Amino acid sequence: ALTRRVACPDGVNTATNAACCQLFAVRDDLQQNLFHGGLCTAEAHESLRLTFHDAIAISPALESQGIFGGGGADGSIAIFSDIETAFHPNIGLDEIVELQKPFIARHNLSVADFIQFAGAIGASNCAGAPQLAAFVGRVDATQPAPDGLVPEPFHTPDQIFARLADASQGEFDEILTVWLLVAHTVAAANDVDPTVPGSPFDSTPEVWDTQFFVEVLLNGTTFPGTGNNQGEVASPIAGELRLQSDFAIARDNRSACEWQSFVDNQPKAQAMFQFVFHDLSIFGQDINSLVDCTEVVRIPTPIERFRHRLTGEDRSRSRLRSRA
Ligand code: HEM
Ligand SMILES: [Ca+2]
Repeated sequence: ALTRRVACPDGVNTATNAACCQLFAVRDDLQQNLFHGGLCTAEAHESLRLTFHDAIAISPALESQGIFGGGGADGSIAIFSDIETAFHPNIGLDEIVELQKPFIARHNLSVADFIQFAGAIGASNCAGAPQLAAFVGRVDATQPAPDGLVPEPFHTPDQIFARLADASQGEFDEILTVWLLVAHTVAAANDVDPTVPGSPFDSTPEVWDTQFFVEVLLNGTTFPGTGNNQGEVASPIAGELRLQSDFAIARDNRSACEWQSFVDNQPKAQAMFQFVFHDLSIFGQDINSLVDCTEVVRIPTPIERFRHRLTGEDRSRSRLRSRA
């Protein structure tokens, strides 16, 4: 069936919904002026990390005790940046928040929409990435999230699984937690060991591939810098930094098989993260009042073809759990 498209006021683009028209200019501004013309470098990585740290700060468990539990993907991390970027797990995010603020000021999106959109555009610059969901219509925060809701690399799998289950009202179990960690294929740490900022989590931090899953399974022998930092364990490759949490989740008996299933499985590294990002990016928001503008996100350059395909189990899990 043909979908009727609307002509956008910019005279250039068309969209399936007029509400998406404004995103073309935001995308192009981000690409030119934040992402160096469309690269998968630190600003792209940090914009993707920021989506998680905004969205995960929501806790039905706190709400059930009568305590405000945060609003999820509500922009609070930027709106109340003085408060939230001072929380320990948000260390370093003050920089990307400050870099994004002028873009937020010159466009007309909610802060909540902007943060998730910038992460989706940043990821789209990484070869091999999935096309991530872009929605508009989120409602902005009126108060900061409380501290203590963002996972730390020194947390145990029990703590991380419990936190993600709480934030997602049971959707993100230990299997989907592994799916979320695909993001660490395009990642580096600046503050875990501040003596070696920019230490990547795999050997290909500018490519959305499955090397992260392989390399976290290898025997750890070395540290990129000083070692004995909180949340860091030995890595297998010179210059690479391994988080204790990634190490532990890769080996926990509840998640180890799922972790190994990503090795050399590029279709899975794309599809499963695409699925969990869609849901994470709207935590705390009502999907029925959002407009899906994913078409504005360019389809990332593919890497090579791979042997593996999704299993029936992968497909049914992501279908059954889909909220949309
Ligand atoms: C669930 C447990 C998680 C823990 C404990 C964790 C922890 C960390 C830590 C400690 C860093 C390094 C920060 C620094 O020192 O600069 C990092 C980086 C990053 N994380 Fe996670 N993370 C988790 C999940 C996620 C998820 C779900 C995403 C998805 C969006 C994500 C995306 C990233 C990205 C893209 C970076 C790289 C940032 C950069 O290169 O500057 N992480 N994470
Ligand atoms: Ca990689």
